[in-house]
Amino acid sequence: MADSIPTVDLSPFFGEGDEDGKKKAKEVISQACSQHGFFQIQNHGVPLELLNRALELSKTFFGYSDDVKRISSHGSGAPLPAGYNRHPEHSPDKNEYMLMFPPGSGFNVYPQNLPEFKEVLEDVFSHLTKIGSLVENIVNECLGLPPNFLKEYNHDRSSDFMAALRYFPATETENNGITEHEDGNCVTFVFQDQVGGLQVRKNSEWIPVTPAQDTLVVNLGDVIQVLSNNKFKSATHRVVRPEGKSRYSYAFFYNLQGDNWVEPLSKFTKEIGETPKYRGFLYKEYQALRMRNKTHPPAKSEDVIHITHYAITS
Ligand SMILES: O=C(O)CCC(=O)C(=O)O
Ligand SMILES: [Fe+2]
Repeated sequence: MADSIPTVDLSPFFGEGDEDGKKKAKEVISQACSQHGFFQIQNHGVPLELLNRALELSKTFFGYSDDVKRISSHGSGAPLPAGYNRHPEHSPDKNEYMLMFPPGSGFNVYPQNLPEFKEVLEDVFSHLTKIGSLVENIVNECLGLPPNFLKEYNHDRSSDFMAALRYFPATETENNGITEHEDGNCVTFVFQDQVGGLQVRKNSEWIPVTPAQDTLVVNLGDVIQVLSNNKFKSATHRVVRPEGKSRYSYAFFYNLQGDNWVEPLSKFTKEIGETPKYRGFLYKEYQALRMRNKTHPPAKSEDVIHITHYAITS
């Protein structure tokens, strides 16, 4: 099927040898990244029981009353408010979520009455951080960058974050869960329950990312698109809410520390005689602009800041 999201077996990357398996996996990943920036991974090393337990626990947590759920750490200095959050009533994004930063970062808040949630979230976070590093390394190779280039460029893990999400059932009149967008970071990992609703855009078509128990969804973010001067795409995606039931998912953002400078690398510009498609920027400035989109949504949708804000149009 031409229009489905490829699933890649990562097992060759967990052992020595199997160069052929690695090569094939990288070919599929390179193609997916240059077309739309989305693929799925299998045999990624995160135990299935852990992922399922995380989904069960978030379901339990979101089922609590608002009084119990409303734990958050506004004003603690975290880049985003950790803990429980819900979009304001007028927002088109109809979901609630629980946000966390790296275990031990000091920003995190957890429900007192569900101690296992903290344990499981921290365990999932650590696993996904490892997968983040592995996939970043594979992307590094797919882009033909010097060994460990991205690892060294993006060595600070303090800005990674994860959200447990619950999307409310669609109503008769609307079903938007998350409006179409690209992620700003490097690489995002999603695991979802069996309900479905995540979609990725390829050209003008929306392709459903069909849930599969043992897979993680991977999508590239704006940082990789800019560094590669559009060779690899930041995936445009959205969530459509199902009717009659809630959808639960987790999104893990393998991020970039805010003081990093982001600009097209010379490998994709000077060295091949291409002009840069973006001007350089400090990552935290872009993050602040994206944050403003959320806290002070512009009246016109064309005024929402995307990575095109830094695009050089000749
Ligand atoms: O819940 C999902 O499947 C995707 C979430 C997402 O796209 C995001 O949080 O940026
Ligand atoms: Fe996203």
